[in-house]
Amino acid sequence: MIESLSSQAIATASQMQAIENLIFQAGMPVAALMEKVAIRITQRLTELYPVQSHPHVGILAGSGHNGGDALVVARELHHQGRQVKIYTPFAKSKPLTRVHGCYAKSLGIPFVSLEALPDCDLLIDGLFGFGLARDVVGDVAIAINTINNWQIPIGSIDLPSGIHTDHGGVMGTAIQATSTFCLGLWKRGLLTESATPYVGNLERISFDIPEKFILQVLGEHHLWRINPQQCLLKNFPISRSVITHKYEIGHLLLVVGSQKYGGAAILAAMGAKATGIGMLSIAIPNSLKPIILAQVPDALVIDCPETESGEIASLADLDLQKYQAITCGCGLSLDAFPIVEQVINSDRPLVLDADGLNALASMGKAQIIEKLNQRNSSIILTPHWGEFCRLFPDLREVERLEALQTAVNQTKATILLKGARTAIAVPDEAGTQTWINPESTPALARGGSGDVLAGMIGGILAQGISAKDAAIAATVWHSQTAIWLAKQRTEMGVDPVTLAQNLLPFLQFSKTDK
Ligand SMILES: NC(=O)C1=CN([C@@H]2O[C@H](COP(=O)(O)OP(=O)(O)OC[C@H]3O[C@@H](n4cnc5c(N)ncnc54)[C@H](O)[C@@H]3O)[C@@H](O)[C@H]2O)[C@@H](O)CC1
Ligand SMILES: Nc1ncnc2c1ncn2[C@@H]1O[C@H](COP(=O)(O)OP(=O)(O)O)[C@@H](O)[C@H]1O
Ligand SMILES: [K+]
Repeated sequence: MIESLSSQAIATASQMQAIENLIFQAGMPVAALMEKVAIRITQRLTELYPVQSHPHVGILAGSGHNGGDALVVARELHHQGRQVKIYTPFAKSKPLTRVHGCYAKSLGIPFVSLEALPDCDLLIDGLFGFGLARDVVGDVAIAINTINNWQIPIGSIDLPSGIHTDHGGVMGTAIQATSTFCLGLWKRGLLTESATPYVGNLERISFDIPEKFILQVLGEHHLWRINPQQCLLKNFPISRSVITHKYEIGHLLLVVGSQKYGGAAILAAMGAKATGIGMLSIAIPNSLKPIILAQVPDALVIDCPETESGEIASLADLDLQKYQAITCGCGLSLDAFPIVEQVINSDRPLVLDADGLNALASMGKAQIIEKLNQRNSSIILTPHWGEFCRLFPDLREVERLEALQTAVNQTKATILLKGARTAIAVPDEAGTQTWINPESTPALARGGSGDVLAGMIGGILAQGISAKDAAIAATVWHSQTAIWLAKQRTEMGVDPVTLAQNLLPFLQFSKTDK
């Protein structure tokens, strides 16, 4: 229980500091905590970078307790028989950091200039942690930029130095870490898009924070890191009764496609099919019928009247009530506004993607808020940042996660903000709850990946799973399948068709390869 709270909660610098203060006030000596943390970092470093292959280690030590942690690590690596050197660009340090520096010196560990470090096999970055207060400038900035050019593996303690703990922005410059060992709770900034190119392989080093202190500081907590492996185990395969029938497993309606964007309809259908949905209906402009049937023979194709330019002209007298969920928007084109409005006005659980979002955006923010608040069943919006800004232009300049949470507070919709660090925010009585997907791959950055995802979410939603769980589970399944495929086929090989075809083989692999 303690581990599950601390392994998922995401904290800001001030929250982390408040938790540490509670630990210290309760009697844990500061020096003892530093020792414990640094020993655990050393253990992990030893597993990842064994003495034999990494005998020469350079330690970058700052003036605060991040530097103190690094100096304890320096001492331990020295005792393992490694050749350790310490570089510190600061004349003054906090008292505990200073005494660790003195002890390291007494052991004969040399304090060196930057020029002495390029022959190291490994660098440990303890310049700044969550105490970074302003932009990095001067000699430290020059040192960071120089080190980044060396191609030596760098292990950053707590955060890559220069990354802002809360918003993840680069404060002047920042270390480009190979591995980041985040201490205690996940820091908010580490899970942002802006920090992602600097963080490398991110892992957490626990130091057994008592749950009561986490609860005291985080209270009604709102920001969580998804655990992808737990999420897959919890949600898949979606179970079904042995005496079930097809209409009990969910009937999804896709309102998708136009002559211009016919493929999006097929990709969404492929994503939906992979979820094991009982019935799949696809409303498309009637000229697309032969091609859709050829690709998705198991779907019920509803050929709708078509405009001259090849869009769905109307859903005619389609009874939306018979569907457990609707995914609307993939490849619909921009002229499909009346269709989108009709679907939003229904009381069906709804996924709105791509041109569905563009149609919604054309209503203007006040009407968007009114329309979405009026709905009495769940709606999931799946914008990337560009679509998000079209929907909420007043939030364009606001930091990504904050903008997302504001939009969810205003609309009461579930919003899945796509990107390298997809975040899913859900309205809740206690405020907005936000989950961040911590693992993905740039292999997904190609046209059509999002159509597959929209179909998957609809398929899961139609099977009676909540909007929150459907959005999170689909996001994780989509990105983990892409990671798995990129390992086999390189990042070039994860086209959306291959991705959709491998959703089920990946689940099979993830269940058996444990
Ligand atoms: N107390 C402990 O024993 C523990 C320490 N931890 C470590 O302590 C760190 C936080 O320590 P601190 O609060 O001392 O802060 P940091 O070590 O992150 O750095 C702050 C120091 O750098 C200076 N500074 C800030 N911005 C600067 C800039 N742009 N240029 C130059 N100097 C700048 C500050 O004046 C301060 O002296 C954590 O990140 C973590 O590594 C904890 O994780 C675990 C428990
Ligand atoms: N750099 C990246 N790293 C990880 N995932 C990415 C990256 N870029 C895009 N993605 C993912 O790829 C998908 C792209 O969806 P979207 O932008 O809607 O494309 P399309 O509309 O062409 O299908 C989203 O799930 C998004 O999170
Ligand atoms: K650091």
